[in-house]
Amino acid sequence: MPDLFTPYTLKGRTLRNRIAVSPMCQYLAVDGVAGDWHNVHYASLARGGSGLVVVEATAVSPEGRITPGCLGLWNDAQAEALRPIARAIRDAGAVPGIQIAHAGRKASANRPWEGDDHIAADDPRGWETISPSAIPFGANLPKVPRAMTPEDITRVRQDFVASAIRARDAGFGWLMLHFAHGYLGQSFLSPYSNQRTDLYGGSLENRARFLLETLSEVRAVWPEDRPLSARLGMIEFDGHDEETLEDAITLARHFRTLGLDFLDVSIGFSTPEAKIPWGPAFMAPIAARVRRESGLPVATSWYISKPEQASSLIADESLDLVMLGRPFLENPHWPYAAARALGCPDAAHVLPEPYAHWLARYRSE
Ligand SMILES: NC(=O)C1=CN(Cc2ccccc2)CCC1
Repeated sequence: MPDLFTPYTLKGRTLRNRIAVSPMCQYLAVDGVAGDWHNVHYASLARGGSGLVVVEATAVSPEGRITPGCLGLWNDAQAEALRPIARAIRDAGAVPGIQIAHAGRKASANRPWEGDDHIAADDPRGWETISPSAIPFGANLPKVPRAMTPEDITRVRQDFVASAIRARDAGFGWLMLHFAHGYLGQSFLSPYSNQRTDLYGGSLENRARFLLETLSEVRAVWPEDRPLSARLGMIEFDGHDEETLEDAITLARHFRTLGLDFLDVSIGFSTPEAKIPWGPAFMAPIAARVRRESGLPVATSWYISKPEQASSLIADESLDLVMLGRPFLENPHWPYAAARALGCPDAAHVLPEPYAHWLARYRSE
């Protein structure tokens, strides 16, 4: 059995294989509430045969959305709309995951295909953004955020806890805290965005405080038998990579002592000056180093798309799971195509029985 198709057990959940659907914003919610688009989108992904399907960045508060079209989990109506999605993912044989997030200074933006920039100041669709310091990201996101008060910090941390409780009660079996991609969690960690002089800024310990406090308080409400993970931007590709990575690995070790079960290794995107070395599985060696040095199981994403490439990253113990995004937009049945490419004896049964029964005897190509 190819390594990509070996099961993976973490806490009380067993994934049928090492393939995970990476959270991908759809920007099609109304008032943060999931609708028909999301119902079909997530069920069809789960029916494709993945072990884990992670629902897109879901905001812990209205101002935490990236765009007005983002999902939310700050009220019960939103939680109720997500319940059938978690059930559909589970009924399809995958573990239902969800990423909870706050976009910080990157919030109040237009959809990527509608400008990918901050909503104009006089446009009523937009809102005031908050961040550790009143420092804008720049480039297409120039809006200057309001520096958070200690009360803001406490309130947002409580929002993460409340959203985690709603995700738990809605039936999600895997939680991912969004601490990457220049959003709020990342903004506390990065000196680009955090120049506070209080207990939340300055030293690594202070810049990590919001992330550590949030993790600890979410851990206290997230069930012990369900994996608690975080996506962390561990490198910026800004010329200071070794220092950034060493700090991030120190943080990852601290996450582990606070009860984090799994780490998704990503990029900081804290500065528009970054020079990202885009290329096939370019984050995998970094994730493998984090896995070795933090003792946490890891996943990463970014240009992993070929079955052999994905399976070898599991075989050589670089990764515990592979997170795929755009390959799933190309083909929701990617796991089936991968099983066939890797010569799995019963590739068809990666898919549900109504499909598998006929594909098992089908000689396409
Ligand atoms: N919610 C997220 O984490 C998102 C990540 N993205 C990946 C990405 C980030 C930066 C540059 C390119 C792609 C696109 C938009 C939403």
